[in-house]
Amino acid sequence: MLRQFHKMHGLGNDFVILDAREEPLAITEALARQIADRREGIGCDQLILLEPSATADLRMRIFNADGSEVQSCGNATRCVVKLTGAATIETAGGLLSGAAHGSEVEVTLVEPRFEWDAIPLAYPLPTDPMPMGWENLDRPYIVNVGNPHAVFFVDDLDDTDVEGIGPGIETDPVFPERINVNVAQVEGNALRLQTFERGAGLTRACGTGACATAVAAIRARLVTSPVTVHMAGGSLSIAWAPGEPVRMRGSATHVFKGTIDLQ
Ligand SMILES: N[C@@H](CCC[C@H](N)C(=O)O)C(=O)O
Repeated sequence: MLRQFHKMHGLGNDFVILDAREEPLAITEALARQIADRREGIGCDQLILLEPSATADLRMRIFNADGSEVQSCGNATRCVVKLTGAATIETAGGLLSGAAHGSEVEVTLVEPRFEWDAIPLAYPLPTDPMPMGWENLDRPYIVNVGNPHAVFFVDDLDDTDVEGIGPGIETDPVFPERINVNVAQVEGNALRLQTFERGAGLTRACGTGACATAVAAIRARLVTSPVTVHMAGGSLSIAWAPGEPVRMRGSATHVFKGTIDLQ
């Protein structure tokens, strides 16, 4: 069965986008893994499946490169707004909205959650910060922005082996649904960030990671909103105030479209 796909990226966090709004498509964990494989498939950090929605312009389903289906993806949301013109997007992590502004896209995610059972953690613990550490990373701020994030602030990001330490934190039993691991350095009213993504590893940028990190930094009074978050693939502007959803603005890039044979 031949299906058209789009290859897009948000700051180097790359996606294969399949549109199943008119012709249904079943994605298994194995198929998601195969499409995401950079040698045996098309290659991407996340596979995005678009479906019809009863409550929004479309429904967006997100599969990590390891095949796991997850709740939210900030960079993919900007790409889908740019590709389809959708103003509202239903996800497993909540209802999102977005609009293009010139070459950039602004997206409104959900209101961040901080309660232990909304992250979720395995048992009740403070999340602001969490009284735990892994190697030289200590006391993360835990935030759910549709998907779960741990945010560590360090003095020098270049001194931290995020890729080395990420897997152990991602899969720690205290996080029963695993977690995205963010390590950030405050630079004036901006943040430098590296994210080890749940189910995808180190990516060049993570939209929800930038949102969770900005929210944690604003709550901890390390920065004030809006804040620029610099990542390996580029920068995002994040705005948030307590009691409100978090807003993110940045680029979205179409790379090519093609056809894949899904046996
Ligand atoms: N790259 C994303 C987040 C994708 C999902 C994440 N790995 C998870 O498992 O929650 C983004 O831009 O937000």
